[in-house]
Amino acid sequence: MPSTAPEAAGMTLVVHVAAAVIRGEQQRILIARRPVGKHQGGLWEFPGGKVEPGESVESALARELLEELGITVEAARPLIKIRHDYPDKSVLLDVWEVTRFAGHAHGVEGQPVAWVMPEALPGYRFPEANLPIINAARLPDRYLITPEGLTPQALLEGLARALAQGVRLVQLRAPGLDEASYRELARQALVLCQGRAWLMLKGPLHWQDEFPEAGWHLTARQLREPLQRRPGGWLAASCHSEEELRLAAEAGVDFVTLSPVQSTASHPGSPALGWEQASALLQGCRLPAYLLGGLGPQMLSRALAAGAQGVAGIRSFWPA
Ligand SMILES: Nc1nc2c([nH]c(=O)n2[C@H]2C[C@H](O)[C@@H](COP(=O)(O)OP(=O)(O)OP(=O)(O)O)O2)c(=O)[nH]1
Ligand SMILES: [Mg+2]
Repeated sequence: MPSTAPEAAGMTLVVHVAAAVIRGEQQRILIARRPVGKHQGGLWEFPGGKVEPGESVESALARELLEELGITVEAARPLIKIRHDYPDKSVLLDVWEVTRFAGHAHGVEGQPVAWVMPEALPGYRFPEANLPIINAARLPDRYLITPEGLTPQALLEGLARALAQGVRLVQLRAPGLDEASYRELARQALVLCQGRAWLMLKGPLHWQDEFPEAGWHLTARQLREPLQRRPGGWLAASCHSEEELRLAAEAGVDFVTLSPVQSTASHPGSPALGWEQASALLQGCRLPAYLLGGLGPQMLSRALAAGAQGVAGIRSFWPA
């Protein structure tokens, strides 16, 4: 889509910026240091620059990466879009993940560059708008939610198979279990996931102290309760509307699920958002968001094109 950068949004001029999360060996990501004296100078950034009038974001990305790093983009996909107002400037950071490139990446303009492990990104100082980009770069594109109606044993066996297949983010959902059984299951699941995948638990917030290594997935109702963010694991939330996405952003959660995109057997009563509305909601959302509801891994590219982090799924993601 041709851009009209800077584009007029009401009275504010929004500078459209194409930026890249470039993946290299061992999943390392390339970051560069912004020259002192430029806007946000001295801070680390994901390389990129302004989209010129009439230019597509993809062309701008390719041009900027050639100019700044001397590389040719061979494959890229949308990762996240962030609209941010600095006191002196408003930007739309249109971030793409570059999965393949040719050439040796180096600071063409003399800027320092570094290949860093995704886990190390939070240790670098980036501009204020970048936190959701860092989260998006660390998170996978699939989010497995465990199916209900299984015994704890069957859940653990399925989880072990899913991990063997490379699943890296799992929500332990077992609404049929009593509290004590769920907590016992959570302890065992955490052992299985250790060093291989992030496990997101559900339940009352005061349980969190019992599971310091776990992430927490809030219900939409919990988003409306007072919340104290603890350091450590991921914090996520289930959202179904613009209002819930806003509450999630205000609560400082790291990522969300947005559902239901399509109606499903697991939630037959909930009216589906449909793709059009889901995409519109994602446009206004600056957090990494997994689309959920009747979607399988085959819907991944459609979800990415709609602006999502990826796809979350229950049955379609559960190993046979
Ligand atoms: N490239 C990049 N820009 C970012 C990031 N985070 C962030 O807030 N920005 C802001 C800083 C700038 O105001 C704007 C990007 O502009 P830029 O200075 O890179 O643009 P450019 O490469 O076209 O530079 P120039 O030729 O205009 O000097 O977006 C980021 O991670 N990467
Ligand atoms: Mg630049």
